[in-house]
Amino acid sequence: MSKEEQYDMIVIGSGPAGQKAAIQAAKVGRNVALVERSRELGGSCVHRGTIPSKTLRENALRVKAMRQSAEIANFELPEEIELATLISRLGDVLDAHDEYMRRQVSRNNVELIHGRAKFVTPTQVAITDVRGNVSLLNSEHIVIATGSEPRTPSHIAIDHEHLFDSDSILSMLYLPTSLVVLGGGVIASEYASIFQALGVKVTMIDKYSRPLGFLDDDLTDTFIAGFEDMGGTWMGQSTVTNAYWDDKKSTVITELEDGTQICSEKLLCAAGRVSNVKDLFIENAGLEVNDRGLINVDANLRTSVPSIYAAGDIIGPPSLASASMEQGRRATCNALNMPLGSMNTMIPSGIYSIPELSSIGLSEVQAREKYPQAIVGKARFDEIARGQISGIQNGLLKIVCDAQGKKILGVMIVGEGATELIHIGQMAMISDNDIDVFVDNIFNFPTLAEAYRVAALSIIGQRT
Ligand SMILES: Cc1cc2nc3c(=O)[nH]c(=O)nc-3n(C[C@H](O)[C@H](O)[C@H](O)COP(=O)(O)OP(=O)(O)OC[C@H]3O[C@@H](n4cnc5c(N)ncnc54)[C@H](O)[C@@H]3O)c2cc1C
Ligand SMILES: NC(=O)c1ccc[n+]([C@@H]2O[C@H](COP(=O)([O-])OP(=O)(O)OC[C@H]3O[C@@H](n4cnc5c(N)ncnc54)[C@H](O)[C@@H]3O)[C@@H](O)[C@H]2O)c1
Repeated sequence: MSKEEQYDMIVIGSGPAGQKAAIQAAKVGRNVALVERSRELGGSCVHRGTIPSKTLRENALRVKAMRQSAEIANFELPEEIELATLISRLGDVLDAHDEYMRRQVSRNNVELIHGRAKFVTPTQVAITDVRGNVSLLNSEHIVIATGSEPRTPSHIAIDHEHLFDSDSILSMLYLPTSLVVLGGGVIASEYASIFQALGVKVTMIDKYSRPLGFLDDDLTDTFIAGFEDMGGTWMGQSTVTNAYWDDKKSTVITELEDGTQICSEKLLCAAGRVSNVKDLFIENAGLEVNDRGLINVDANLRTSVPSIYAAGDIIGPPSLASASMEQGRRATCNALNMPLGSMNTMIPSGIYSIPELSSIGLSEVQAREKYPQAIVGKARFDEIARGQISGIQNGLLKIVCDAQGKKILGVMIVGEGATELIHIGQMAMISDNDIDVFVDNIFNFPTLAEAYRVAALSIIGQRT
């Protein structure tokens, strides 16, 4: 017979969205169940996404820095280096994060339930644990935070041994000599440039003419130049028709529409992500997915069923850990009638490629659609004292303003430090400061933040 329990709130999924949803409910004294199908807490952010990729990147940056002084050190990584060596700190980072999360969950009296959740009714969820035992949880408030998984195009024969997706790529035993990366999105750009910096011969292939199409061309040009300077190959406007492991030739073959064949030791497919909805039987709750496979929510993160809220990747863009955490917290507050008002839609994007990229607000292209006379100011890092001191090449900060050269519409940055620097622009925009704020106030010197001042002065100089 199934065990049956009653909770004030049930949260499904322990990624950034679910974790913050559950903790928020517990903080206001509610009896919460946090359901997670995996043994580990933290979702793809902790175990397969954000944290592992950024940990590998730290080592790639170190290797790149040593290569840059190769005239002195003649630095090369040993052949057949185990990938585990390059993410050696990852185990420590993950253990620390897991323990922090477990302690937080337990000291807040959140009940952690390991098992796969599926809806029985809008207010009842059945949990099947690894032994096949089923328990029934009931609540008037349910938050769905089951995240996403890699999308696998049918013509790419992912085997997790030679052809990988972004969930399995870090399970490679050795650093390969060559890697084809399919896609020109965020995951593709991050991993392509990280592996190239580690000395892998990377070929990045996408059907579009440039990667990261939501950024302005001058930023993506800088990214491509940096990637190609390290020895990578960017192949835009190329459609992949087939990719598979050829056992006889012991190589991965990637076939393009124009007949080209590319051989590589390994392949990473980064063709977007799909929401984790199929095991949930949401139809039993009276819910359905939209034409993109996502769960629709209103501005308060409420689904079409009033007692059910959803947060994180399951509701679609921006599909970021940063946004998911706040969505999770807000979903709980709204469900428990603690309204917070709507979330600021101005969310920065940070791309941890090499070089790094970050943006907030409108791009120049988007701004010109609305304001054809928009004014743009730029500052190159190699013209900023801190950039020269630190030997930072390939850096650019760009501010887009209205036609009067006053209101800041957007900021885009490429170059080391971009993901931190962007918050200066973000705070100026949120506070509705004019561009003059960067000139009327003194920043530390020498810092890369000086780029804001240089770009702002350029805009002020263009005012009519
Ligand atoms: C390679 C990579 C790099 C990334 N880098 C960044 C970055 O630098 N910055 C950033 O902000 N974002 C980054 N992201 C995005 C970020 O990881 C996601 O936006 C974030 O993890 C989404 O959080 P979530 O809580 O919605 O879902 P997830 O983190 O996917 O967690 C969902 C959880 O739900 C569980 N679950 C699913 N179905 C069930 C079920 N039926 N029953 C019980 N449990 C279930 C899963 O096991 C999982 O633990 C990256 C993603 C990837 C793949
Ligand atoms: N630093 C960060 O914040 C960060 C890092 C990694 C991932 N993420 C999140 O993870 C999400 C997923 O990343 P992603 O790079 O996989 O997705 P994406 O949407 O950025 O890129 C998908 C890529 O797949 C290609 N593609 C789409 N449909 C295809 C098809 N039918 N066949 C072949 N190729 C196809 C596209 O051309 C594109 O290049 C992102 O939306 C992002 O929000 C964030």
